[in-house]
Amino acid sequence: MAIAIGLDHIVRSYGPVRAVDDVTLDIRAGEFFTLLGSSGCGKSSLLKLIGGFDKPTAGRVQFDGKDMAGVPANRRPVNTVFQSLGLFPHMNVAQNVGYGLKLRGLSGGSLKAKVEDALELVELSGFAERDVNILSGGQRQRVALARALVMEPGILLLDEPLTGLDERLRQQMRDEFGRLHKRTGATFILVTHNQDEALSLSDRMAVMHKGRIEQTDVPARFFDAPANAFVARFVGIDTLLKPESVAVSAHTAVATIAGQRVTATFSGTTPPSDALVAIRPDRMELVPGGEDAAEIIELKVVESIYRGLSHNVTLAFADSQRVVLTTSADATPPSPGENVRVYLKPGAALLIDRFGMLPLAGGDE
Ligand SMILES: Nc1ncnc2c1ncn2[C@@H]1O[C@H](COP(=O)(O)OP(=O)(O)OP(=O)(O)O)[C@@H](O)[C@H]1O
Repeated sequence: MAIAIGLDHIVRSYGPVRAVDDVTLDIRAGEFFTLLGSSGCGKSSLLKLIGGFDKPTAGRVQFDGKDMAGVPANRRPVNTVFQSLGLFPHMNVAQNVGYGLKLRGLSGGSLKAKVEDALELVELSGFAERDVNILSGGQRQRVALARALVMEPGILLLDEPLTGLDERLRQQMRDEFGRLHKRTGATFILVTHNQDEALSLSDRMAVMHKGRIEQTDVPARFFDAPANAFVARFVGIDTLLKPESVAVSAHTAVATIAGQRVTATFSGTTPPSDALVAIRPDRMELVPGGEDAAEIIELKVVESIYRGLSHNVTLAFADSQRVVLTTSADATPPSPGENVRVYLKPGAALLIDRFGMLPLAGGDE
């Protein structure tokens, strides 16, 4: 697949703050790519550099192999939907959507037809004459999206476009983005702090932390092989255990945690030197006594919390390190103080670098 955008050692400093810190990344033509990270990690700063709303302190942004230094935002083949939508309050829906095309010199029937097509795409046909001030939050988001799509950009930049919407609308709009991406064939670049959004929409995604990209991959790889503890926690693998010792052979390691042996996989040729054992919550299950002892560990129940469709059961090793697993809401959860047996399915335990678990000075850990 052709490279739509190449980022080459990009730095953006604001005084002493390195908002973007040496980012190198290729975004492929036609893919849905997400920059995922918590507040302040630098994802919006990076998006602004791609859109041409800001200049890098160092490094190069390339579109289709061409250097974009000196090319202003309005001359780049991108359109952006910002968190603050910036709709014109004195214009109706059609005027808002058609504004950019009008600037390009379109008018009359051809302008009207394009605006109608864009409104149909976001399921707002019949809303052309409405006042934008009386629309719902979701409808306003759709107008902003139609305004960007009508320009038929090869690249669409979406900066937290679902922030501020209620849960139902978020889901509706999220699905809409997925459909629009397929229908338009454009390159979509989404900035979000919401991992569900990122996982459900992205062909590939990058997890950012303090201006740097910690991992770029297809969504499933973040669970099969998270780059480090920070990334694992960010995608929802909360069980990160400190082993007493690790014995390595080929691509498998046997970690000992509070005297119990856990077989863990690791990516790369050698395991990280300062490693933690991450345990995937979806690959653990409670088993009755008497089952085959391989890959079964014994833990003590700390608490069970009812979650509607499931119970979250917190279990502890003898050294107090904790594991959380989920059981069906239909089953009676084990009681606090009880000893239980947990089967670790293949690939449940991963040996990963402990980066992100250290208390970093001034960090957001
Ligand atoms: N114009 C600016 N002047 C000074 N510092 C800035 C400026 N813009 C961003 N920063 C700083 O750069 C860092 C990254 O900010 P950025 O807005 O890119 O983060 P973000 O991940 O998009 O966060 P959020 O999700 O909260 O928008 C932050 O520490 C922020 O305070």
